[in-house]
Amino acid sequence: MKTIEVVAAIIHHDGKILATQRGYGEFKDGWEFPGGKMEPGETAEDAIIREIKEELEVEIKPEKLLVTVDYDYPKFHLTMHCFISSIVSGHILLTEHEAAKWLLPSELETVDWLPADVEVAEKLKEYLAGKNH
Ligand SMILES: Nc1nc2c([nH]c(=O)n2[C@@H]2O[C@H](COP(=O)(O)OP(=O)(O)OP(=O)(O)O)[C@@H](O)[C@H]2O)c(=O)[nH]1
Repeated sequence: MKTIEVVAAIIHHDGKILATQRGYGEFKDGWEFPGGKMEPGETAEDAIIREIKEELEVEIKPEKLLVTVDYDYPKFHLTMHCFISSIVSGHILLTEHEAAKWLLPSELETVDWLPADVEVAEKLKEYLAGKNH
């Protein structure tokens, strides 16, 4: 099975986390962390900065790799590097997604995540809970 390597940004602002809804393709309407496929020769950090500029028109700073998830979809294997990130400049404009929501940590389970993201949302919740202690 082919593997695709993806980067995703867990963007935080004012204690909330950005979730975006896919506007096209096989997983249309599913919720995800914005991002996309790495390109040859790119580091994961370069890739996530590039993807977020393309999709949301903001500049981000990847601060911490929260988790790399591996997930078997029926047609491909996904390896996805998820970076906790902050916004450095710009205002969010959705160029590809159909919707976005800022979620409190307690609201992370309220959206219908893509299958691979369920584990990411759980890890994120644990991480954010730990930071409050
Ligand atoms: N961006 C993103 N992709 C995810 C997440 N979870 C998940 O399973 N995926 C899957 O990872 C793949 C990422 O592809 P993409 O379509 O976002 O990437 P891209 O913008 O580079 O691709 P494209 O230009 O070919 O459409 C898709 O199959 C998508 O369903 C997630 O949280 N964020």
